Amino acid sequence: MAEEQTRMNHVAILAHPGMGHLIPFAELTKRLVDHHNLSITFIVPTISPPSKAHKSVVESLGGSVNSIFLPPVSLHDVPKDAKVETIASLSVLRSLPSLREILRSLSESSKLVALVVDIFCTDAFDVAREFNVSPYIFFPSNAMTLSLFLYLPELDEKVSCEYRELEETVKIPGSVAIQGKDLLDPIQDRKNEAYKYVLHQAKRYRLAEGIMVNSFLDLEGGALSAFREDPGKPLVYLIGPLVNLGSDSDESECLRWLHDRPHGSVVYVSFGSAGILSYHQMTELALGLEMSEQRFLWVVRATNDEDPFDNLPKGFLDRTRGRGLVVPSWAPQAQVLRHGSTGGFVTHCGWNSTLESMVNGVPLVAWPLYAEQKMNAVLLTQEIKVALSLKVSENGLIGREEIAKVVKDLMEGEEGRLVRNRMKELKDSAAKALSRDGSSTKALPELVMRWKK
Ligand SMILES: O=c1ccn([C@@H]2O[C@H](COP(=O)(O)OP(=O)(O)O[C@H]3O[C@H](CO)[C@@H](O)[C@H](O)[C@H]3O)[C@@H](O)[C@H]2O)c(=O)[nH]1
Repeated sequence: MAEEQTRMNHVAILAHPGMGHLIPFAELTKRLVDHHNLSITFIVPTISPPSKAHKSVVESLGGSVNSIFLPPVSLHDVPKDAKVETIASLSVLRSLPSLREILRSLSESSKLVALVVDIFCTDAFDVAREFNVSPYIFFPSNAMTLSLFLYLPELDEKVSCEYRELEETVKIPGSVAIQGKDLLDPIQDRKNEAYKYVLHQAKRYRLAEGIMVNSFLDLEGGALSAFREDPGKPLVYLIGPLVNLGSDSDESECLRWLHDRPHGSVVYVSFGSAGILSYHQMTELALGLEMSEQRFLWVVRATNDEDPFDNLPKGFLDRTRGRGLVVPSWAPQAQVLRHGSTGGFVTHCGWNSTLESMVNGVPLVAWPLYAEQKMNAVLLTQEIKVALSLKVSENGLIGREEIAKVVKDLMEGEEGRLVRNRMKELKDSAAKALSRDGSSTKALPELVMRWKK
């Protein structure tokens, strides 16, 4: 076995430790091992010891993948309010010495052909070059956001004000026009360090020999054509949807609860791996779900030192018992979305959540919070039309009446019927992309061939 592995082409993968990144990177790894006969070392930089959830994603890769959590680096000198993009970029920069040792040992013991890195990990390209290893990116979001990254250095030179102050929409090549205020959250304050790091990463994207994107042709063919028109850009491959399908053996409380509800009757409400609503917004959401008279399954989360149930309105759990289930912090989302009783999803528009909903044909209500989620919401509500949008009131909150109206519409209304039908079509397109002769199934071997040459 060991001898066989040394003869195989070997790929090192460097994934950011956020769950929204680890999950799709793990799916990519499984596909490369199972379908393309590559051996993989899966590397994760850290700033603290990995949690149980992180470990379980990495363990799901099985014994044939060499998985390594890099030793935690210190960020004691970084301000407490630093944004996640700053932290992610710095944690990679400071992990380069340990990454170098791993790549050195891999290049001595195997045929190391590529280093595939995550969104904010392009500083690792310098180490790849030292060992003559080709640099690649796997972009776990969509082609529209990748297009913004590739366009950002030009936009940065053209625009001198804050993007949110722009009167005209921004035309991201190959994508729907976006208002400046809806662009990626960390570029909204150009004086913040996070902007500097996003721009730094974006400039280095052109150093990649290829970029894989978790999207598919029928969904974002326009963006792909735009990439191909620009000869200076790296080769882009749409290889998705790569989603976690969960395991059938999970029998948590929420799945048992779903078994007893009618087909397509439950709205699932969740804001990804880290989304937290303010106390007042949680109250509006709770009362809105109650007023909608729909069945719901809601994952509530609060900051570390709070019990999320403490933030629910008085009597809410009693009044909605039977019709609604509230679970703290985490649900087996892949199984929830696959469950026949789930008929709608109120989502923060994280790209994994979006794709997981698409492959199951579950229509959406878009409730973007941060990162690229407002851009995703524009794509989903205006371009692809698989999501209904929510109006924010003047006080900055989404009110209970609005929530009740839109959730009810998603499940029972006429506008909801249109997005439900469109989502069913997209479910078929997603399955087609991954079928034997599908566009994504064909794209990945094109890239693997380059590695094996
Ligand atoms: O209770 C939960 C909550 C989340 N998940 C899973 O965790 C992942 C969450 O990913 P995503 O929906 O993309 O949200 P984030 O964790 O917020 O992801 C970050 O990374 C994504 C990929 O780059 C971006 O699209 C998002 O905006 C960014 O916030 C998904 O696989 C979910 O199924 C669960 O299993 N149970």
